[in-house]
Amino acid sequence: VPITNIRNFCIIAHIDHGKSTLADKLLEMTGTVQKRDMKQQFLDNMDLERERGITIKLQAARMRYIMNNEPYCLNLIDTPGHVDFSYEVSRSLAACEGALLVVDASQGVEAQTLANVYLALESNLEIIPVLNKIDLPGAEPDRIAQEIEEIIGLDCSNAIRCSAKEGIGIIEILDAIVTKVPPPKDTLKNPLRALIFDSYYDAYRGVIVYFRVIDGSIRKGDKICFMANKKEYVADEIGVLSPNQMEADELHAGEVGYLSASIRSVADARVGDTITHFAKRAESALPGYSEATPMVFCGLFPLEADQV
Ligand SMILES: Nc1nc2c(ncn2[C@@H]2O[C@H](COP(=O)(O)OP(=O)(O)OP(=O)(O)O)[C@@H](O)[C@H]2O)c(=O)[nH]1
Repeated sequence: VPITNIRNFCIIAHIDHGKSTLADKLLEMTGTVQKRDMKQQFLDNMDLERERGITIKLQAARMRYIMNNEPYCLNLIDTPGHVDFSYEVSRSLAACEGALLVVDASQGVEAQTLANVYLALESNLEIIPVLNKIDLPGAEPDRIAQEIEEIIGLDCSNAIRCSAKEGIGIIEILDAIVTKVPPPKDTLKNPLRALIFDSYYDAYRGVIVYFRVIDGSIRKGDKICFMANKKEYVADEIGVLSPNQMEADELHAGEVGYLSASIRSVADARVGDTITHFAKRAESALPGYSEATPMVFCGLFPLEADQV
């Protein structure tokens, strides 16, 4: 699809307000993932996340959506919901032009939601308010809409009322993404700048980097360099996330994808770093990069249920 039909967005929500359930419904309604293949919570598929009940890993999914006979490509970029990840959240927001602000219509706005909304506003994202769980008897969408207006100052007169669980309001959300979120800027002719918003280690292929092409384009086989860590690689494989990895030859400005380049350590593919071409470097890196702060996560799992 042309760049004018691409929409990159993320979902901002407090834990348990329904982000994963909504993401699953968007994937299902757009036919990205067939219902029979739908694992519980596709975007939330790490065991560790299940154990802790929080979203840690950022991931992304490309959806096809047709509105008024026009095909659109909607890229959902997942954001971690936990307070410890505000830098990672800010980088995934920087990869988007819009955000769904999902608020539980029976609970209202929570502090962490606010922090992430302010990050989104700083990144100049178009924010679409969504009131979820309207199926619950205790839901008060009108009161919560007013609360959002008062606390955040966001116009909620057209806030979408939905139930991610029951599948109510999902088409309205998809339509709002198309009509309200601006398309990416057409900077295809500029030197390559791609923003790394996630990476993970794959035992067979080395580090897999998730990125958004901000300027220019990247082709399979290109010699690339990471501007902050100054290392050079060959992009052996690039592709899109639909939501499983699907190889492609080239990704253009505005698109979201992954690459593998025999990178040995995730520390070499830091979130927020800028990918550019070795031979035709961008003059400056994308703003907002920050060095890693040491952080350790530890998961303990019993081998048998009776050991808990
Ligand atoms: N009644 C009702 N329950 C919902 C709805 N959407 C989500 N839930 C439930 O709310 C709980 C939390 O939903 P999740 O989608 O896991 O929330 P989340 O924000 O992704 O939570 P984390 O992954 O922990 O960040 C689950 O038990 C869902 O089944 C809804 O529209 N109506």
